[in-house]
Amino acid sequence: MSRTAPVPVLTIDGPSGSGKGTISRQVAEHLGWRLLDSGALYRAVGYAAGAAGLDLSDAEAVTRCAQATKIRFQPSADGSDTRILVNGHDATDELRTETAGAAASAIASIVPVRQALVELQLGFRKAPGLVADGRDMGTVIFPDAPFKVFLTASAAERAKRRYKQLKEKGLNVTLASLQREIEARDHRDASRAVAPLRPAPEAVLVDTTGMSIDQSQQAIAKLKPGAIVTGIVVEIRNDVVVINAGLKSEGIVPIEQFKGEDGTLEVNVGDHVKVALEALEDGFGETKLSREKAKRSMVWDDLEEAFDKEETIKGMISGKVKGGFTVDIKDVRAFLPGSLVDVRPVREPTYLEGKELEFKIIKLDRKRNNVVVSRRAVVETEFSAEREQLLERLVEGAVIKGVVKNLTDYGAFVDLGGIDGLLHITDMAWKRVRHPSEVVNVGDELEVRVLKFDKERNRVSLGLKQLGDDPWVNISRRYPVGSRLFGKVSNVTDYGCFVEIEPGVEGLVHVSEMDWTNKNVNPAKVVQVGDETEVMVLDVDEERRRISLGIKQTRSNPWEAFAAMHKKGDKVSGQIKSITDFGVFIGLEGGIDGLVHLSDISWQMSGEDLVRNFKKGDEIEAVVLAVDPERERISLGIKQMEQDPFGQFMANHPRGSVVTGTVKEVDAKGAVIDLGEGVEGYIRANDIAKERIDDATQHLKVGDKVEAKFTGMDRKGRQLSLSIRAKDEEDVQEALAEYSSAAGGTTKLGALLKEQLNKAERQTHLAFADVELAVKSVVEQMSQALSQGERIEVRGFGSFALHYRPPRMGRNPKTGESVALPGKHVPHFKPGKELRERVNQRLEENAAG
Ligand SMILES: Nc1ncnc2c1ncn2[C@@H]1O[C@H](COP(=O)(O)OP(=O)(O)OP(=O)(O)O)[C@@H](O)[C@H]1O
Ligand SMILES: Nc1ccn([C@@H]2O[C@H](COP(=O)(O)O)[C@@H](O)[C@H]2O)c(=O)n1
Repeated sequence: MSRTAPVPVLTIDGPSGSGKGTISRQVAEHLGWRLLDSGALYRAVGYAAGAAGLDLSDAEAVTRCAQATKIRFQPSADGSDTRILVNGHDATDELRTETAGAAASAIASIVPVRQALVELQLGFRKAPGLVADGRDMGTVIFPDAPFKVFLTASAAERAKRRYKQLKEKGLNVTLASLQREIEARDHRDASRAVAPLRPAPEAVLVDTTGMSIDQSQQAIAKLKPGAIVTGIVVEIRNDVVVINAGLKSEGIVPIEQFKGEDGTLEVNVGDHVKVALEALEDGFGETKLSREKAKRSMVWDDLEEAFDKEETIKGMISGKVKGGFTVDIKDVRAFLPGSLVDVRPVREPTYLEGKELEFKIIKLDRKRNNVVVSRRAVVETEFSAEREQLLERLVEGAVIKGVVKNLTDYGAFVDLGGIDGLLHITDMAWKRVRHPSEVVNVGDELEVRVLKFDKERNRVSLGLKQLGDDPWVNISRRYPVGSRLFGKVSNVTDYGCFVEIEPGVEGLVHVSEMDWTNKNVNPAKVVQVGDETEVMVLDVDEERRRISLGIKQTRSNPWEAFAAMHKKGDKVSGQIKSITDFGVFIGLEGGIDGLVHLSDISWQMSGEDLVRNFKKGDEIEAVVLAVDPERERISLGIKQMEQDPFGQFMANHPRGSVVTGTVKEVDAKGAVIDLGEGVEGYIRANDIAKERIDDATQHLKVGDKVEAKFTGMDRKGRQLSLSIRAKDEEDVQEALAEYSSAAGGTTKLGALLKEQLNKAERQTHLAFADVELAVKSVVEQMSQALSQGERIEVRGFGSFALHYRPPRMGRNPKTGESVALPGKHVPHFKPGKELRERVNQRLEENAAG
């Protein structure tokens, strides 16, 4: 079954002069509804009865008249007015008189007369709606009307209105008489038995005393769908709240609409609440009301009022949208452009979120549901006053309050009330702060110290840490170098870790001070943030606020421990840790290494190739050569595990002794002589013979056995300097010493001869005796020369020498035993160049022939 909604009726009842005629007309016009001026019907009957000469108290006659009277409402010719035709006669003006009013009042108490007019009145109810003005519209004629108003005003007020009305028409009346008439009519209308003047129980009472016509009209025009009415909570069920809003039927509203954010019900039975008319009585007794819409509508009313009066409203920033933020003003969501959040651009309004703030409405469009607000306008207004006050307090050193407004990587902006100050990250705490959020949060209320105020640039520097004592003052007295204490690791970096030794004081433990043996240890492998660790104070720089700490210094120094346990010459063993060009590292107890330098690997051999004999992990024995805990160095030697053959040789063969060896290598400059047991000697070409030798290879070849004098030593090169020449000379000396009685001679036989012959030739007569004497002299000189160890040279053929070798200790080449060798004379002939050439020539000839 389909239901057609009944045509809505707004009934406006009330006493004479309350303004119901005027208001009804305007409301009907405003709503586009029809108008029923029921008073005019009673006036028309009274007028018709009077015109017919009837006794107005003759109920029957008047009833008949009422039944017969044709009443028509029609617009005036110019459309500005409604004319009332009574039985075809335009009686509009007569009907508006007080006499007509009194007559109407008189016949209005006749029940059949009223009945006669009922149908006529009901006929006015046509879509889209009807505004019915009278005395019994809401009580009798349209009892189902969803909107009922009872319009009233004080009698004095109504009398004044009527007085004014009639005076304007040029009628001569008195206010007092009018008031009396009105009061009489009120009494008559209200006291009659039928349809007396009284408000319907559900009617909205509107007292227009002191109201303008417009105000009265507005109050009534609201009573249409969407209108906000005050109702009484009559029942609270499980799911709905039943409201009596003075309408025909009670309205129901979902209970959720009366619950607060926390889910609690906000109303009780008997409470007066505002609700919006959603659907009017629909013929089935249902009136739909909405609390939500009422709330929303009321907010809009408030917004409109605030907008008109340029007042601020309260709201809360609820979110971020493109170009700005949303602001919740009760149930209405407004837009706050980003540029209007504050006097300065604000990227992150978190500090404002969740707080009730004042806003100014700068744009309002109820139909489009569009509200634009500005907080900046409010701040700007407050700004100047607050600012003035603040400026007086902004002196360096002052402690003031503020609210953290914004955080950046380098600090926090604090709203001081009119001016923002910067609380730099370095001024937040005496300790190291990595990000401002470690100390403050947006929205925090703080006490801060004014560090600097640049009036010209309007910049305020603030400090938080300056509210407390500086822990760095006298710090070196509290933490003397060398003292040990416990601290907490506050940060770990690539280059070490920071340890907080007291609130606000952190020291650096450099990576090199973390571990004795691993200078490049990964700090994160040694400590973790939050670890409690023991440290030693290594250095305090009060001025630069730096403290150097060491962790390893709180643990035993493995080099010192090693030094305490081992002395030079001790044997140690360990595994080869690494092999380098310059030696081999051996791992020792305490996690430290000792180095066996290349030069300490072998007595005999040298060179980088030596390390090839080793491999990582080999277990090695070595001798401690040196321990230097300061430089963290331990020198080891492998070769020192055995005695030095060179030293031994030296012990057995003192310098100056004659040694025997075999030519190992020879070149033009000299020859290397293998003296046995890894000991070598070297004979320079110059040391091969007395005469000059340019090419040693001409005199010595590999494998030759040589005897030479030990003349010197190259300790570094571990080589003995040998000299055959020196040995030969020594032999000559010996020989000469042996033949010391013999005559000396010149070194050159030819020269001696020549000298003597020249001497002889200088005689006038050269006799054989002279020659004999000369030869004798030569022989004597030769003997002398020989005795002095010189050689006698026969040019080209060579030289003769007589060496004397003194008794000495020698070695049996076969058994190696030391033996005492007796002294002896050793004649020596060395062929000269000419002789060698001749012999060689002969040898070649022999070979050829
Ligand atoms: N709120 C008001 N303020 C000032 N004057 C008003 C107001 N309402 C009505 N009036 C004036 O009062 C006079 C009487 O108004 P109106 O005729 O509408 O009253 P009424 O209630 O219809 O009276 P009646 O029942 O006698 O017809 C008019 O001149 C009207 O302009
Ligand atoms: N519904 C009505 C309307 C009017 N009356 C009587 O008519 C008199 C004149 O009415 P106005 O509104 O035009 O002033 C009035 O005094 C009432 O007695 C009525 O009874 N019922």
